[in-house]
Amino acid sequence: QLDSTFYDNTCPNLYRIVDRVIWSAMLSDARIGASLLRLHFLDCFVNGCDASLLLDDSSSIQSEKNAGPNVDARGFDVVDTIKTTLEDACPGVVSCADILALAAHTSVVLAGGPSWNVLLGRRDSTTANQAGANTLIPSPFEGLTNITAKFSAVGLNTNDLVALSGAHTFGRAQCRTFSNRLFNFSGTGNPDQTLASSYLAALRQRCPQNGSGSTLANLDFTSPNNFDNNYFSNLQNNQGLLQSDQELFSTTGAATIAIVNNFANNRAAFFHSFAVSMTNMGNISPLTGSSGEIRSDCKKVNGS
Ligand code: HEM
Ligand SMILES: [Ca+2]
Repeated sequence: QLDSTFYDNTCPNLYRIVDRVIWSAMLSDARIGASLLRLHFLDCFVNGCDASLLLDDSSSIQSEKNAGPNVDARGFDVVDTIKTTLEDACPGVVSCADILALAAHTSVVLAGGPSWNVLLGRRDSTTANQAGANTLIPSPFEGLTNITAKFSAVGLNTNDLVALSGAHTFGRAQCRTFSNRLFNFSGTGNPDQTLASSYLAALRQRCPQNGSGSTLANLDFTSPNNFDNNYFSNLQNNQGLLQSDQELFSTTGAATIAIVNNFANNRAAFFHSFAVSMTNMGNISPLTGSSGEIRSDCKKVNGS
């Protein structure tokens, strides 16, 4: 029951405002679009797309921001800037959950990716689910079977999994999220066999043993800031960064392989599927009608 025209009368400048804030943040931070897209994903997988992710710790809230998968998420300051600008233009109208959906869309478009009709009308939660964030969000170290199950738990299928993983066409990951592949993979004493040797050498240089786990690497080394389909040709070349990326192509017999090949060969097919799957993800159990509230500060429940 979400609707792309939801704010047409109540906040006609919505898109202009969101676009302007993100565009201006990009001038000093090429990574910000990727970070904002990731926030929408981290939100939607826990209690649906309800901005539960954005609530800070308080006497009644155990923040999802402090859950393992979320501790290094970034872009919250830009979400706050969008919110305060919108509160000036159309007070009390636009939900924080919809801001995350809109920011994800604008970020993809500004990086050269597809556009789609963003469905709107979500409302904001009054609770957070830190334990849920620790268990429901896929980890880069778990196998394809587990990750597929976590997508399925929120109503997303294998096509959605491969298409949405294509978000790793831009942005960065810290060494600690993939260094398990570089030296002693799963106790073998050898690196992950599905890592191309030249790429392995480059990653070992960037993330040496005993180096800092927080050093950043590009998720797509061929075009780190562009939203394109190189992510999928990287997988074909054994140049996926995360274990969970490479498994989409390297798991024997997996249904994901044919989808990776299709997206690698056909950018339009990837863009179309990505748009469809973003809509699917954005539809995960939204609060609508009189459920939840429109927060006036994305970090706090109203009246607290
Ligand atoms: C399939 C399961 C997924 C796993 C295991 C996964 C895991 C990760 C990890 C470990 C990072 C690096 C985090 C860090 O080092 O701080 C990352 C970054 C990122 N993820 Fe995912 N992710 C998944 C799905 C998704 C989805 C569905 C989206 C969005 C549609 C997404 C968008 C991003 C983006 C854009 C970044 C870069 C963020 C930045 O540069 O700030 N990921 N992901
Ligand atoms: Ca949520």
